[in-house]
Amino acid sequence: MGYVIGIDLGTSAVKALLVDRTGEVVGEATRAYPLIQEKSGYSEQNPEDWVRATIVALSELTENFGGSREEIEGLSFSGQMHGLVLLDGEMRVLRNAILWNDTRTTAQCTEIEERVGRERLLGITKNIAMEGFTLPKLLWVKDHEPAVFEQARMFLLPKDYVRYRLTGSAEMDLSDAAGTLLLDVRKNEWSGEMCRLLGLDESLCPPLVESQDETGRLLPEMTAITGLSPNTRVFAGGADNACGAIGAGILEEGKTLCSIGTSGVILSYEEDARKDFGGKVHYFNHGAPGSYYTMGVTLSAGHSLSWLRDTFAEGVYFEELLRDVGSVPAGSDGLLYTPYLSGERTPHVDASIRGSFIGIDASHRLRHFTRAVLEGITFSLNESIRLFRENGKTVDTVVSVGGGARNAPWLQMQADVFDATVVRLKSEQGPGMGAAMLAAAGCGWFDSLKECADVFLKPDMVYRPDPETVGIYEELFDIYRDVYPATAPISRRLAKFRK
Ligand SMILES: Nc1ncnc2c1ncn2[C@@H]1O[C@H](COP(=O)(O)OP(=O)(O)O)[C@@H](O)[C@H]1O
Ligand SMILES: O=C(CO)[C@@H](O)[C@H](O)COP(=O)(O)O
Repeated sequence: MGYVIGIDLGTSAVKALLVDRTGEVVGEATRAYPLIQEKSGYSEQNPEDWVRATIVALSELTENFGGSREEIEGLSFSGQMHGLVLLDGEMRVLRNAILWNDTRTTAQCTEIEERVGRERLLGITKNIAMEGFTLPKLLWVKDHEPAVFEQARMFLLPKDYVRYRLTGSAEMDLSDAAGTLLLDVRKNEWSGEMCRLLGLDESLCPPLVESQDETGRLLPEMTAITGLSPNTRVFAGGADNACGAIGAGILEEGKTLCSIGTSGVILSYEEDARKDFGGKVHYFNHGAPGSYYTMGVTLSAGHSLSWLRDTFAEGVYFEELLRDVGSVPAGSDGLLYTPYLSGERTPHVDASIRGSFIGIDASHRLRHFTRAVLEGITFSLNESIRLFRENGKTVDTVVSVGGGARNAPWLQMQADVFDATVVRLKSEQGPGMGAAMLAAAGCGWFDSLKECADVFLKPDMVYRPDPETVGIYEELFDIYRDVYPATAPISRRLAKFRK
């Protein structure tokens, strides 16, 4: 029997999956690492923590594996997107990585839009400048830490850095490169024009590869610590949302993904880069060669729920926290939550907006706040579904993956709010499974990712919208949409009081 490993370098933890030729997950290991938040809007991680956690997770996986290590034929990666890992000429990390949910770069986004021009920016990158992307972070370091920037010779994204440490070979795949805002998304090459206009040396950009490309073998010291074979083939991997899409079978037109991890994403397959959403949704290269996807992003989706738990129910498992949400009616007895804990991307590109609970009543208990948080996250994702529908896309079936697909009442809520059928797969580990599929296809087990998806991905549960609840949520969604314009000016005035 052959096996492959999918490594998902998430924001909260790294997860390694061991998958057999039928797509069955036969082993799993997770290691968490901390987030460093020195100021409001800042979000960093130490790349060394990712490397350590990945090595420990891989070692645990091989220790618990009954077979021979030679049977593990390949491994690949899925990674949190956009995070800037800055390296010197000796490939040493120069500072903590600045992550996708760090919103300190509003001034740099304005600079990009001014220097390049909105139309040209969309023409080259298919996206507008947003705080989370990598390019504004590079410019921020150049502006605020010139001594660090002067030493920089290359930048990588999180999973590329981990892969570099495992193999000694540095490159970036197209699906992740698209999220830097330096890629010419149609031509699949770094944009010399973007670099020139923003005063960046193109040599900072690493070599580009496809997600399925083989990028070397594990270094001897890595095989020694992880227990993996020197013959295990390593494939580049992709952005976590591209991998989440692969792992949910979003490989043809008309398929939609809802992925709730720390962030939340509504994603739709695009067969080419010809559509024009005017930058309202992200438009990136897919992990499947030659294809693309569009997506809307809620910055604090699962993060809202973990924030609620850590703040008001410390130490409680999510299963326990969510146990009573089914007993609270749709609408949480008049309590409404907006999930803007660290600003927002879709549909409001706004780094200064913050979250709110509206309608707090003396009768509300923790279960009401919990349900309101789930509803607020889901309403926020529904804004992206609405954008897709307004642009002519049909969204009738949504595959749900990630932490948000682990709870049945939340899955039913997604069906009722999205007014669409929601499908949960046998494994809800979308990005990790997508990474494993890239390795499986790379090893030649299948001719295409689509063929691999047909074998690996099995539906588990189907949730259909309940017409009565759909009506209730339509009314509540209208009220939810009024909260952003009403609270945006208040959030701006409060900004100077934040840490
Ligand atoms: N049993 C559960 N029920 C509902 N939500 C959950 C559950 N477990 C985790 N979550 C949510 O999923 C989030 C983590 O999702 P995951 O996909 O594992 O994270 P990452 O962003 O690190 O890739 C948590 O922050 C939490 O909000
Ligand atoms: O910034 C984005 C997408 O543009 C995020 O989706 C990150 O890629 C982080 O993902 P998770 O840790 O939530 O999976």
